Amino acid sequence: MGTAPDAGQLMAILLKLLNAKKTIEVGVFTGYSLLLTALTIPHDGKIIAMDPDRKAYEVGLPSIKKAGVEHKIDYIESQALPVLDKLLENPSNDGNFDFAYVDADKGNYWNYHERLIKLIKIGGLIIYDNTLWGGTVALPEELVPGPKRKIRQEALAFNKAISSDSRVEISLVSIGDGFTICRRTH
Ligand SMILES: C[S@@+](CC[C@H](N)C(=O)[O-])C[C@H]1O[C@@H](n2cnc3c(N)ncnc32)[C@H](O)[C@@H]1O
Repeated sequence: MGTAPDAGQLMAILLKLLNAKKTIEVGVFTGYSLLLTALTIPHDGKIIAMDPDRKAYEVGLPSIKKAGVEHKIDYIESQALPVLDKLLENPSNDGNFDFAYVDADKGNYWNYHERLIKLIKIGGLIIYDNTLWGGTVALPEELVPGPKRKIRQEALAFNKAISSDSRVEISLVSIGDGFTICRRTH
């Protein structure tokens, strides 16, 4: 997302169409998508953002402060799975979020999905980034450079699993590095 402004524009439009107020972000890095979300949701909106790399977040934090949107962000320095599990311990969080954006370790995307699908309201959206993994998901493995093969396999497994999940409707948009837009239907 950091290098794909077109993906950011799409995300901003979706956030506005949804009137999203409560969101979750998995994978913050220096906060490009976090700042975009914070600038887009209303003044009293909230983002629960999680990433174990606080140093990277602090690189972008001055821009977030300058934009006057820090009050919307609850940054949690942690791996995402324990944070999502903790949220799920409180039944009032079920279906309590409008939107989630996932841009972190690809091997955990399905684990994130199993948790986010309960936290997002029916009609809410989850966006998964990098689901085309540089186009490699459409190539035979022998044409993919060695270092990209593991994540290609993870992306393929996730794409297959989500495409047969009856709880959602999805659209894999060829923008940026591949955006899977996923709407909870029930
Ligand atoms: C591609 S960057 C995120 C970019 C960010 N969304 C943006 O738009 O600039 C991926 C981030 O995922 C984080 N990450 C990796 N494993 C994670 C995990 N298990 N839980 C949460 N975040 C994780 C990394 O620390 C890294 O900052």
